[in-house]
Amino acid sequence: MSLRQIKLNSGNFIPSIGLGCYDIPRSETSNVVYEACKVGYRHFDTAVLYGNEAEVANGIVKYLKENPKEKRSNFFYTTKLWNSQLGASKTPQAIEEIIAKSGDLGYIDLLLIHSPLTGKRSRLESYAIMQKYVDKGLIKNIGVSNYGKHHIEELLHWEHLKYPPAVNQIEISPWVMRTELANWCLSQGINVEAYAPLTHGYKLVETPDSPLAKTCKKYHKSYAQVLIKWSLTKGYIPLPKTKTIGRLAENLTINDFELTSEDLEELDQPDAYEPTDWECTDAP
Ligand SMILES: NC(=O)C1=CN([C@@H]2O[C@H](COP(=O)(O)OP(=O)(O)OC[C@H]3O[C@@H](n4cnc5c(N)ncnc54)[C@H](OP(=O)(O)O)[C@@H]3O)[C@@H](O)[C@H]2O)C=CC1
Ligand SMILES: O=C1Nc2ccccc2C1=O
Repeated sequence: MSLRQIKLNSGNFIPSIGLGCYDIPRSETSNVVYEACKVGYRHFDTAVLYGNEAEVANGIVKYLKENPKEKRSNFFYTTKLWNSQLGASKTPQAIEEIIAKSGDLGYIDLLLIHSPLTGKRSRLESYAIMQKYVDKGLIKNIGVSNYGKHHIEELLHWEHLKYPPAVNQIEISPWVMRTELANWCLSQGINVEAYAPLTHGYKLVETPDSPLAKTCKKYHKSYAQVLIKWSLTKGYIPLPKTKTIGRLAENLTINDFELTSEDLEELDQPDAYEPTDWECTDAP
């Protein structure tokens, strides 16, 4: 299974689906990531918060070592600075630790500010330092997560902006569509990564008469496959998580059907607002 590549505003490419690595137990992470590489995953999403960065990197490195014809440049490793690491006094050491944990990967493909919650000053101080690491070649792309339009505008209007955010990673599924924010990001050339595209599992339970169930039946696809396809069809980069090796391939098997505009109309829940965890796009 090969994944489409999406061009970022940095000129670099990102595989269209990433494996979400939140909540994969640390002891299982290297193996899940290694098995994911075997079935075609080339993009991995972790964070300082998840406590498994080194294990994610190790899984990729193990696969690369066993497959010398595969290039490091075809793999995409994302991690995120946690709130407590923002600000001029904390971010340099935090980034050094992040780079150390990436081990033999040698560089970070994408570093995000995990949330805007810490306020304007520390957001911009950290972004300035992230830009310096892009100049050093140790981070290839930088971006943000859980940012609302006003947070991104703050960056776009900032006099020291050198590298606009390549992505905004936000929660998106049919039950938390954020159409206006997502379309605005795309209109600014900022790609949208959809986190919790499988609703953290909450909507994966059997609901025989639901629009999701009907669409799955129509295409002989699973709930997870239709939700991942929904996200891709909207133009987003979904980050489905599974720690179950038997589900990895299923979640990439989405190239053998297309959702029509009628299907999307059925699946869309524009009036729903059901985030699975935190909400910070509206933070000051
Ligand atoms: N920037 C941010 O603030 C946030 C970022 N994220 C990112 O997004 C990723 C995905 O979000 P997350 O909350 O983990 O949840 P997801 O929406 O990806 O859902 C994961 C759940 O779906 C289950 N699942 C996966 N595939 C299948 C399948 N084929 N059939 C049945 N069940 C399945 C998983 O079970 P199992 O694992 O047991 O197989 C797990 O319970 C995170 O891992 C993280 O990388 C998420 C939240 C916030
Ligand atoms: O994946 C994540 N799950 C979360 C739950 C709460 C706060 C942040 C996150 C993540 O980044």
